[in-house]
Amino acid sequence: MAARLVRRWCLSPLQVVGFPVVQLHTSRTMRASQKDFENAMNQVKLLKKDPGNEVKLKLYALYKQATEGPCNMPKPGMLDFINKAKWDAWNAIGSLPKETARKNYVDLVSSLSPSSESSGRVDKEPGSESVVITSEDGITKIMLNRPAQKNAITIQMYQEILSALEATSKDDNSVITVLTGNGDYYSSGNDLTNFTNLPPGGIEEVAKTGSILLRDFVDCFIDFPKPLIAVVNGPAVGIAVTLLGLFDAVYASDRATFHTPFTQLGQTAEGCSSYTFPKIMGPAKAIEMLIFGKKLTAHEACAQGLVTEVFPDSTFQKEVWARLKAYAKLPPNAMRISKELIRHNEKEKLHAVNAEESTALQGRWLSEECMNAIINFLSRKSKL
Ligand SMILES: CCCCCCCCCC/C=C/CC(=O)SCCNC(=O)CCNC(=O)[C@H](O)C(C)(C)COP(=O)(O)OP(=O)(O)OC[C@H]1O[C@@H](n2cnc3c(N)ncnc32)[C@H](O)[C@@H]1OP(=O)(O)O
Repeated sequence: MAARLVRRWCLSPLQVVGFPVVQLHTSRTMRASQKDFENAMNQVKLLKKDPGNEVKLKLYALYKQATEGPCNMPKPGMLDFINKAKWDAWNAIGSLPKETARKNYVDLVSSLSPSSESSGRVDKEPGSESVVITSEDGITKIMLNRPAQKNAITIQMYQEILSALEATSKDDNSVITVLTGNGDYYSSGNDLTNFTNLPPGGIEEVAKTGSILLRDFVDCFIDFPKPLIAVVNGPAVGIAVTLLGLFDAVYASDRATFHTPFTQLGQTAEGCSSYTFPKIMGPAKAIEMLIFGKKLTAHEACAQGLVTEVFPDSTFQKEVWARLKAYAKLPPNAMRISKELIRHNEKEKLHAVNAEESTALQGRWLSEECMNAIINFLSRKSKL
């Protein structure tokens, strides 16, 4: 099921906001600027790096203006949030002449297309994977590797992490497993553009498949049989925070923060946090985080029991990895059996909580509150 979901979700990043897929005209009577325009449309399809939704909306708007003139479509309804964002972008251009729009489109594309970008090669460069999995000294390290996007988790990354956990749970050479982030963030949580790739079944289908993926993903953490450690190298948001309640140890840099702004996003708790957080820190503190979105410092999170230990950022990597190397030399079977003893009474409950939270979120994702929050983020009207 999981693999099927991913195949369904794995679309080019350029499709995120319904990137205009255009037919090239070949008329010999075209003027030079029309040719430049067509070349630019071609270059867009060859971009290796996702330019981001803001730029894609600008490109969409300029393309429409250049080809059709000022926005002439009825305004889409509030719930049709992708088309509304596109309509807003096009409408905002007003009465810009077609020629100017065409030139602006060409200029914008050329600013995105250094010569290496437009070569048409699509091979992945080493280290360019969004999730990097390495194994050394009995430690399997799963590193989120989208530093420019603050390690926001895409659909494909959920699947890759899930597959890595399944594989390492069966690998006799792997004693402990670590989740960490590359760059200044641990993770900014769910990639909000996950919501923007609407399949033919529309937002209802997105919400349904998203809910199944979330449930499968969190189930994998609940069932993970060996010591699972989070090395929280920087700020953590959303699902990157809630999952910590399912880890066996959480080591944090003193630069890390812990933030679950679910209500602000029109969403609700996931990762079993509606159960684990009140248990870990008591209902009063859990409610401040999960309902009111209070952000904790690393030291506060440690005082609440969510973090095992905080280290100065300057020595964080050195100290933590030295400790983990020592832990990975401990007898693996004793650790596995102890984990089973500590965790097994809770598993059934956690699976039930996960199912409930995933169903609740399915409904939330269809709500106006949630859609507005995502539109605001994608159109850069809001940030956390
Ligand atoms: C219905 C479909 C469901 C899909 C399947 C999902 C299955 C599981 C769902 C589990 C649900 C989880 C809930 C959550 O995790 S809620 C938390 C969501 N995260 C956020 O709301 C964070 C949003 N980001 C921000 O507020 C800020 O970016 C920041 C993290 C505070 C950092 O701010 P800063 O000023 O330092 O940096 P920038 O904003 O300039 O960010 C740099 C670039 O990174 C992009 N970015 C960052 N975070 C995200 C994100 N979560 N999603 C998408 N993109 C993100 C940001 O846009 C910048 O990109 P740009 O350079 O192209 O502009």
